[in-house]
Amino acid sequence: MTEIVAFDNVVKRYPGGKLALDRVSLSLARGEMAFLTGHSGAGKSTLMKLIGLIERPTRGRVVINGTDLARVSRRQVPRYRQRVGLIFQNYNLLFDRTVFDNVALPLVIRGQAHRDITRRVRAALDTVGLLSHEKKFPITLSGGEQQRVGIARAVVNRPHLLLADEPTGNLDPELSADIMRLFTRLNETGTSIMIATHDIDLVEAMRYRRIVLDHGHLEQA
Ligand SMILES: Nc1ncnc2c1ncn2[C@@H]1O[C@H](COP(=O)(O)OP(=O)(O)OP(=O)(O)O)[C@@H](O)[C@H]1O
Repeated sequence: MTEIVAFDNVVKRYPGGKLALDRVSLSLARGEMAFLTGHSGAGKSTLMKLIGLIERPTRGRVVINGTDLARVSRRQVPRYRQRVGLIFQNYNLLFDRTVFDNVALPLVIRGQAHRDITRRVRAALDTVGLLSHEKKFPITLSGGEQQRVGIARAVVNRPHLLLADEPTGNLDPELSADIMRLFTRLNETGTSIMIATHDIDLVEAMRYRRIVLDHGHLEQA
């Protein structure tokens, strides 16, 4: 199996009738990195939420790493999410915990041994260049650093798929380029990555595949 993401004729209609995705079929190869673009409201976040099992499709099939998500029960969702790293624009950090504790959270939830947690959190912080900040609180960090804490937390479980929804939305061009370089490095070590973004300059500066949505339709894949 070479695909990490496969959508087959996926329709998502929200309660209230809004059609967010209309018969979308696409795939992401194992180890591939791609951008997901399109106007505001085109359906980018919805597509990501279906992969993260935050939403379920109205029709069609979503298969992630060989697992048909229709077969993942609500009880099994937390376990499924351990292998999918989710990164959001607003970072979702806990501000009353240190950087270390924020990154450790997925491992603590999983019941990992203390020694493993320390080793893996430090490795993740090293990857994003924040090892020296482990004892700090997120509030004392810049926006770019906070975003990197979010990325460290998303990769600490060594997910095979990383989803980033507008990861550079709040950052200036230089910090955005830093974050993109970080994704490139993670991709080079084998992680498959999908990045939803409005930042066309950034997309054009990098030679990755571009998946384009337009009013819920796949315009380019
Ligand atoms: N929970 C919801 N309930 C009803 N409609 C929704 C919901 N979430 C999204 N929508 C609608 O579905 C459509 C697609 O939204 P989505 O958030 O996926 O777009 P997007 O491309 O990510 O937009 P943006 O770039 O602004 O984040 C929009 O018209 C939106 O208003």
